Amino acid sequence: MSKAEAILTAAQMRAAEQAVFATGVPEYELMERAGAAAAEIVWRAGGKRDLLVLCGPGNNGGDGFVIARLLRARGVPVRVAALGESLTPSSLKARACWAGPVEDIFSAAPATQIVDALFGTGLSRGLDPVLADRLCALTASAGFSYAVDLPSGVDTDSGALLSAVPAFGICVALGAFKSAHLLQPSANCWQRLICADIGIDVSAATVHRLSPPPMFPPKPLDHKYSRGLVAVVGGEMAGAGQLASHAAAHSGAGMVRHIARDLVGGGPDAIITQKADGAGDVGRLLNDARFKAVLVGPGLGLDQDATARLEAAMVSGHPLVLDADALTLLAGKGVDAIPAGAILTPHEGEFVRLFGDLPGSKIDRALEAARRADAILIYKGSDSVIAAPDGRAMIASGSSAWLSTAGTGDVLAGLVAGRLAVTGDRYRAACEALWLHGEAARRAGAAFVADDLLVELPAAIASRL
Ligand SMILES: NC(=O)C1=CN([C@@H]2O[C@H](COP(=O)(O)OP(=O)(O)OC[C@H]3O[C@@H](n4cnc5c(N)ncnc54)[C@H](O)[C@@H]3O)[C@@H](O)[C@H]2O)[C@@H](O)CC1
Ligand SMILES: Nc1ncnc2c1ncn2[C@@H]1O[C@H](COP(=O)(O)OP(=O)(O)O)[C@@H](O)[C@H]1O
Ligand SMILES: [K+]
Repeated sequence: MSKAEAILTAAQMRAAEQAVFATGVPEYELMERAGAAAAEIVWRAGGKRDLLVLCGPGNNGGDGFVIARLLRARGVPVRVAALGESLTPSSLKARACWAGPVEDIFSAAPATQIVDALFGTGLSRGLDPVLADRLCALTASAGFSYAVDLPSGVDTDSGALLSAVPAFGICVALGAFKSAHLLQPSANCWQRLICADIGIDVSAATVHRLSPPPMFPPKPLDHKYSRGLVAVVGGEMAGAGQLASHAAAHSGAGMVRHIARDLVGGGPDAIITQKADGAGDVGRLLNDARFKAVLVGPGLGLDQDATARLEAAMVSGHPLVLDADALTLLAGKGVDAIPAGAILTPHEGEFVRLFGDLPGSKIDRALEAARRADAILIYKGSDSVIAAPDGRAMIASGSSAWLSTAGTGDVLAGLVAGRLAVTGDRYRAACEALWLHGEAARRAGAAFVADDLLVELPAAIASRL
């Protein structure tokens, strides 16, 4: 990945902060850095508009006092309203450095700008409803609103909203992204997300935000087989297999064979469609050592014939991408039935059918499932998580919600198979395919259908060469 942006849990963030303190940086110095970084963002966005800073009892509140002090020094009319006393050594110090009055949150007048520095990664339960309502009312009446680290009420690790959370203009993630910055529903609580560097070392992180991947053109001596031969095993619903084949064909792979149950026209003639009357034909057509990826699942069906076609793909020995009906068929057989080394692309329903109700955040669930299945997972949704059995994970957040239309999953599955054939690297293929999918959707604009993503793929790939 070109620019890996780390995503930490609350506990990992605390450990990373401790590592900074161990180098001799005092705790209060980190709070000054955090407050200064956030103050700069507020200054650039809101200038000298009047500002109300809401400060909680912990270090998030301490950041708030630093922000208030620094912006006041720049001539911003700043007021501070606190929720009781400050309780941590650093927040006490930050409060002592604030020369102005401290108002009560429930009686403070609204302002044009509001900073929420009530709670951050230390939040352990939802805000009292009266406080949450007050935060929502003050934020809604402000023209400019900023959440320091996280909006108060958001659970850092899961992204759950533990109490009512208002919509913010900007969320300033301090030091590193936390899971809630990328996961739903919390990732929908602001218009802009900015990560402020405060000198935290995140090099050991294993979970990252998906960034635009570097991709490479074919080499001069490449030919269609060296660039990757893909098979898409279709079934009952021919259109799904077609969509997946077309996506694979536009992914950079050298050749795509669509092993279909029924022959239907349409689509690029470059795709070789082969009719397979049953699982025997599928097995025979897959008997070619040059296949670098086999996709099965889109439109496969759930009957005996579908089961047999799936088995033929699974015994072929080729690298597998399993989607849609293939996942549903396997779910009935338990996790042990999932072939090790495959790439699985479940949506929420398929995930639960396969792995049950696993605990933890979507990242935790994806990682546990990848470990149990010994597979790469793309756990889809508006916050798609790629997880590997070795503990690596990647989150794609902010994709176009217009993707919530039939067939876009088939396109993604085809892209995964295509990139797997090109790269031979399952994790990399999953990352490249998911990024291309999101980028194609961005380029397609609004109200597109899955087919419209296909024409955007060449330009999306070209943008990464
Ligand atoms: N550790 C550090 O030195 C740094 C921490 N920073 C800031 O500190 C934050 C974390 O600070 P804290 O660990 O003090 O935690 P918070 O300031 O998020 O919360 C403070 C305390 O509030 C209490 N609490 C939790 N939920 C509550 C609720 N719903 N109602 C009432 N009380 C509740 C808890 O006892 C918690 O410890 C980060 O998000 C970041 O903003 C930054 O200043 C950077 C440096
Ligand atoms: N609200 C949304 N925002 C962003 N992406 C979405 C949203 N809803 C669905 N998607 C994406 O669209 C695709 C839908 O896949 P899937 O549910 O398998 O659909 P289908 O089976 O119809 O192809 C997935 O890649 C998913 O991540
Ligand atoms: K906050």
